[in-house]
Amino acid sequence: MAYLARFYDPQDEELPNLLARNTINSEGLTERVSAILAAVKEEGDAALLRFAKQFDKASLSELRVRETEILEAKGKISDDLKRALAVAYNNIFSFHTEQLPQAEKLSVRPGVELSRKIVPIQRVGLYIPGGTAPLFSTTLMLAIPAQVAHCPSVVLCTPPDKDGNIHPAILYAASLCGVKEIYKVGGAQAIGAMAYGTQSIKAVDKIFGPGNQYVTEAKIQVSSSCCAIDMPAGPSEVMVIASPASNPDYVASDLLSQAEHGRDSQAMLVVCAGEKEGFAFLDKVEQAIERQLAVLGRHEYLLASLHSSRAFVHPDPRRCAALANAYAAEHLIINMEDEPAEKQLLDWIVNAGSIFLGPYSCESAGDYASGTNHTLPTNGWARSYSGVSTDSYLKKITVQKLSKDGLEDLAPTLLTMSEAEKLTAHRNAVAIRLGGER
Ligand SMILES: NC(=O)c1ccc[n+]([C@@H]2O[C@H](COP(=O)([O-])OP(=O)(O)OC[C@H]3O[C@@H](n4cnc5c(N)ncnc54)[C@H](O)[C@@H]3O)[C@@H](O)[C@H]2O)c1
Ligand SMILES: N[C@H](CO)Cc1c[nH]c[nH+]1
Ligand SMILES: [Zn+2]
Repeated sequence: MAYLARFYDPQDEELPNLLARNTINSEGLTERVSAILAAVKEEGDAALLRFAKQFDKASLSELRVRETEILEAKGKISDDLKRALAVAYNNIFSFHTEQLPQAEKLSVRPGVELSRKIVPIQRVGLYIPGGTAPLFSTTLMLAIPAQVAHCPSVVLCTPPDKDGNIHPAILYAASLCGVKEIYKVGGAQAIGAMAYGTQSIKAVDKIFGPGNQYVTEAKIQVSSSCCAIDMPAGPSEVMVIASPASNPDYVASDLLSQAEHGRDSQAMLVVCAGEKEGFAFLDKVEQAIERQLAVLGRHEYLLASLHSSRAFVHPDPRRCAALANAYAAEHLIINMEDEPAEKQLLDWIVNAGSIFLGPYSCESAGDYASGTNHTLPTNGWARSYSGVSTDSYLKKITVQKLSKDGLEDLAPTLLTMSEAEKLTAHRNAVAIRLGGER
């Protein structure tokens, strides 16, 4: 049985169709999400409680997680998981600390001093997905950079299970990062709550975090009216560029590791080879997928997302890089078993959320613990957005101080430009300081 539809030498005009994302159930999505957001704006907490019942099957009496629940979480997870979280925490913390920018300072000419003041965003909202799996790793990915950036106020929303509880590992990871304000709210309604504010949840300045199509659509909608977002970080996707020398088991495992996220995940494979050799390698990958599926869970997600996954074969590595750039994958794995070829491909790649190089850089490493952030742009947004980093939590405010001499020196330029724009009040603000008109 072939899981991946295969294409040799795809032509440019076919690419929009062949590289299209796997959107499921997306008809009417915009309207459904805007109705949820409108209800949250209008009714506040009452709408959140109603949606928790409707979508999460949870009857809640209160939205905020109590401090005792956070403290008890520590006793509910294994020591092994605590140790693993500590390793992940340290690697993520180190790499995100390294990302802290330096404030620039420059005197462009005598008497004209310019600088940038770097400040943390004051109140940030973190969304942790919890629909098909409680993604406690995402808690580290979002809360550590907030901690490194010293954001003074951090709120976290995540969907409750049907008993009204949050997975203890999410609560434990949050407490490792000093996050105490946690609400049992998921989906588009959580995004509405953080954007507009409700009786219990104070509005935030920026929302971070991945989620399914409802969450992502809600983030896009609120970002056009009242609240900044990190980026559209929707259903997970991976593209692997391999060669016939690559290990087919490794390639299959990477494709499956993303396909298992949800029905709308997508796994794409590009084999850099001639048709015969490339298709023979694809046969080996298919056999590896078959073998691995037999021992994996989550078949309902794996099979659904494999259904819209594809494999391409092309002998020209430049064309393989062009396919990757056209797809702009959230994750791009370059595993050619040939370091110079991998390096060459890396040089040509301009669109990807995060790149994994060589046979041992499985995406799971970045998903959990190597230290890079796993909150990344999907659906082609890697053409223009970067993934979450420490920078995402910081603002840079420009500051300037001109002395009287500095203003005098710049005045002819300012007067000429303001006159040419016919903005006489602008001109006057310069002239008045130099003894000119009022
Ligand atoms: N891009 C990234 O950086 C990144 C990182 C991690 C995870 N992800 C993705 O995040 C997603 C997590 O999705 P999830 O579903 O498991 O969790 P989720 O928390 O994003 O969504 C669950 C919520 O969706 C809402 N919902 C479910 N069905 C609905 C319906 N019919 N109408 C309206 N709302 C509905 C409910 O409120 C529910 O609480 C996956 O697609 C995964 O691939 C992406
Ligand atoms: N691959 C996801 C980002 O698309 C992140 C994740 C969390 N847990 C496992 N994987
Ligand atoms: Zn993953």
